Amino acid sequence: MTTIGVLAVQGDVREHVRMLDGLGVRATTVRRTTELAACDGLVIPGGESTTMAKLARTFDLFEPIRQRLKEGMPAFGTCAGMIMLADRIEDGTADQETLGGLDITVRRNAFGRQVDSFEGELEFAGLTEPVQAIFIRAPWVEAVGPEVDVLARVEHGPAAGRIVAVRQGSLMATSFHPEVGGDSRVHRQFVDLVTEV
Ligand SMILES: NC(=O)CC[C@H](N)C(=O)O
Repeated sequence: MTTIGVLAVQGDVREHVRMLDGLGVRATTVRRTTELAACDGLVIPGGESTTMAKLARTFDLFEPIRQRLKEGMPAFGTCAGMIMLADRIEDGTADQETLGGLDITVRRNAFGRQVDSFEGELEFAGLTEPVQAIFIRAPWVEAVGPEVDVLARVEHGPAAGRIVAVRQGSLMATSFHPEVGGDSRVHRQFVDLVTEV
């Protein structure tokens, strides 16, 4: 059975596990390298990316995850998880490390620090009906490399046109939180990606 791990050092781990459980895969939390080794794919949840990066180091997971990503393990990052998978950050703290893998530049807290959270409908590549996207102190994608597919953009308001979901090979990331609420279609895309590999 396909096993998908959720990096469980910080952030909204339970929501992802619940979502994946409903999609016919085995969902496990990942805090140790042995747990990582058992995974066919990895979700990096929302939370706080500087804390998550530091804790991933503390748990000795940082380099092992990087290694697995280099070897082609599929991964899906939401919000802080998107930041973790980005090759470049703007507005990061000076020493903020990322796992990298996605040829994108993200801007943290891009919608303004005072804009805590908001939601809106978005067209999402591969889905016929729009998704209800929940943004919580979210990043956006400032720039993408040539290998990156844009899956969704903000549709209305001052941030209209900003990229908020991407895919590059076996890596996916969203600025918003598809794990919150009952719509599992974005997770389904990731599960399909993991089972295709
Ligand atoms: N909801 C989230 O994951 C917020 C991300 C957070 N603002 C960060 O920079 O890491």
